[in-house]
Amino acid sequence: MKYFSHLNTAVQLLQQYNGSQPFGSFIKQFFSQHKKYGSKDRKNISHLCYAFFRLGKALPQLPMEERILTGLFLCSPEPNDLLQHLRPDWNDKAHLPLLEKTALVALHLPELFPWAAALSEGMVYEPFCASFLTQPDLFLRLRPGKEAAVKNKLQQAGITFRELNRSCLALPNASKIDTLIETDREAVIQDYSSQRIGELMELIRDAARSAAPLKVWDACAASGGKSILANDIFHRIDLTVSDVRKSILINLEKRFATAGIKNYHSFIADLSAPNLKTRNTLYDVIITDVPCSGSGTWSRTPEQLYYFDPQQIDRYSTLQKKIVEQAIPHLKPGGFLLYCTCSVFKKENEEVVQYIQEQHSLSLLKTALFTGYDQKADTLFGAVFQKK
Ligand SMILES: C[S@@+](CC[C@H](N)C(=O)[O-])C[C@H]1O[C@@H](n2cnc3c(N)ncnc32)[C@H](O)[C@@H]1O
Repeated sequence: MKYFSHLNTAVQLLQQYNGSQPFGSFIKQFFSQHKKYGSKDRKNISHLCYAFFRLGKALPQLPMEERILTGLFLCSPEPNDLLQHLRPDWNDKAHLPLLEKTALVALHLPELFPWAAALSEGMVYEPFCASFLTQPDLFLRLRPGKEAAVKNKLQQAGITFRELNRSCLALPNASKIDTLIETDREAVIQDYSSQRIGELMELIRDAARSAAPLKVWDACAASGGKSILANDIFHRIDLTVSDVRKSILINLEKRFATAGIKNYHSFIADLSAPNLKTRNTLYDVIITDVPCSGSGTWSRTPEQLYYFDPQQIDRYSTLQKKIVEQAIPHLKPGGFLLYCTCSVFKKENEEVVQYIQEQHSLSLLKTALFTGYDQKADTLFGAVFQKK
């Protein structure tokens, strides 16, 4: 009985939600106003809502309840209680290969994400579409010198993990680590592909071969994920951070304090506006981790896939070009630009790279697409340029 009431609540929530805020915040607010739901109820209701979003643009004609159950079936790699009670006939088939399951519900996988032609070079379409049906893992980046201590703590607490490399661990998404590990001091919660942007930073560090601290400007710093990575990779760094949002720089300040980053400059700046007022200085390295569609991270936030309007791709591409346009004059001759996005669209990736090459005297040293759909991770794109 309670399973059907979970389904009804999920329908009500989906009817009220309009995509204007992250669904995670929306449902959290709902549960804080409706205390009657216990943790198991919250988990089931939330799972049903996310199953609905995970179908992306597919099966729009289905009634909401039917679409939730179809999503639940496709997102269930094995039989489970929820499916057993809500669609027992499908529960027996939960373990079937995905393509058999999609055939059973008359879904053609590409309908989930119907923009194959817009994808960056190197994206493999079918596995990418299939990845929306699985919640990605939780990834930790172990800070230098803290690797053994963090692994020990996890092992002692009985938390299982996959080790992707010396400093990257993948944990089941629901792992409770907040009271176990000192986040940002010992380990940063950072997606695997986002961590791999560090490979491009290593390339810059090795090419720069500087004995003096590198002057680095993280121009779209948000709460500092790439800055903390840069701090750990460049060793000797004279760091400047900026963002258009003051509130996010307050978060960065707190994270930096925990991460032990003390000497840095910080300012608020809109890099899309002409006549940018900034520090009167030139940088060895500028990081532009630009605002983007976020399409490489939609397995974590499938509501964004569900509500996505493809016209936004052009809007982002224009904004990205404006931002790099404002940043590049602040590079020293011989300095490096690291451009990155968490987008899978070529207009935000290759097209901006081409624009930078056409408009500026920068040499392209490397581009990389870090695909995460085969690792339960996000997809990120990065490019490194050097100013002549
Ligand atoms: C992808 S996020 C950066 C993530 C961050 N580098 C990290 O690793 O955690 C992009 C950031 O760009 C900022 N942004 C958006 N428009 C901007 C603009 N016009 N000028 C400067 N920053 C902007 C956003 O506020 C957001 O924090």
